[in-house]
Amino acid sequence: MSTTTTTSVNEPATTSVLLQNGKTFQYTSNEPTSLEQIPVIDIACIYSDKLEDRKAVAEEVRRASHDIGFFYIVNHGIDPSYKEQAFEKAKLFFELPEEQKMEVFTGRVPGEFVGYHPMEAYNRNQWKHRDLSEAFNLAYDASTDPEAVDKDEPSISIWPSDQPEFKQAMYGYHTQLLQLARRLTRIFALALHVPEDAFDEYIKTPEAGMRIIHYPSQERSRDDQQGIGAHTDVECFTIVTQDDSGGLEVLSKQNSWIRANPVPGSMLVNIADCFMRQTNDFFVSTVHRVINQSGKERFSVPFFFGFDRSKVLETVPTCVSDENPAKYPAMTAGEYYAWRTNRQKSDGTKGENDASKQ
Ligand SMILES: O=C(O)CCC(=O)C(=O)O
Ligand SMILES: [Fe+2]
Repeated sequence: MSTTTTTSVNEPATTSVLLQNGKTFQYTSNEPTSLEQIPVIDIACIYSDKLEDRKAVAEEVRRASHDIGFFYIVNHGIDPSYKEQAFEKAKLFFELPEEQKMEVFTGRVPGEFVGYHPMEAYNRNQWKHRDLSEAFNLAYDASTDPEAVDKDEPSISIWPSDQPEFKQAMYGYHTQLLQLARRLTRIFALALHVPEDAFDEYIKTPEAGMRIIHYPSQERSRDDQQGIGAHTDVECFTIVTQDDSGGLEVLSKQNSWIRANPVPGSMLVNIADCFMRQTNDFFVSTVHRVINQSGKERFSVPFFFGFDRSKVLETVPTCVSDENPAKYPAMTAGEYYAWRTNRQKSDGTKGENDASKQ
């Protein structure tokens, strides 16, 4: 539930919002600004054979992940035709009659974030009107992973039986993002000053969900409705592909909203909650939301990447010391995801803070 409180006679009112991860945040104005910039990182050198080149990118990633938790990547190496195909086929799916989309309703798979989430299914911040978006989520599928440990391991995803091109286009792009995410995980390891392969064994069968979201342009005031309410992501990091509509906003450390304007050819990377826990808060999982007032439909594809469910989320050794002991109890990635998925699916801002899981 969001509440507005006046802090003192001279200070502006702040709004306080409880998030699904049990934490709260404040902001002073609901209007976004472009005053602060999200860094743009040229990652061409992640493909370099020279460790020094990869380390140079890693240092930029380290700064951005610590300072703001969001950065654009350019020269990422993925051919734009994959995203174009994914957007094109997903638009056709969203145009289907509601009854047909509901055949793959997410409610059919309790405890998992897959399938179709209807328009206005959630109200993440208990705003006056429910979040104006619909989405389709797919999970990791070993049969589409060139590096799969066991290609026959079944996926938990559900698909409409008569839309083979939709599935094909989504996994076409997913496979590209999966390979990029594994490479970026090595860059994150260098960024944390641990060996480049330190996380390799945790992402052989990764958590690698992807969603395509459709946001109609909203007529209502930004004080009454959002496309997707303020939240933090769950896994290690997210790679977001957005179209040219704009509308994604990121909360600055000064508690104001910054526009993450589309940058041609780029994708956005943001740190999510597991990485924040694992780095003892050195990397920041930044609150973000989408409000589409562009006058046209907006589509985006977030790709959520994290550790294998069976692995324990331990604190990275370079992020703890006698003066800075580990803040979070260790638990498996799977336990953490299950807790968050259940809260998201039940609009989970209700209920008490659960400090053991934060
Ligand atoms: O649509 C976007 O740009 C971001 C969506 C998002 O933050 C999410 O699905 O977690
Ligand atoms: Fe997000």
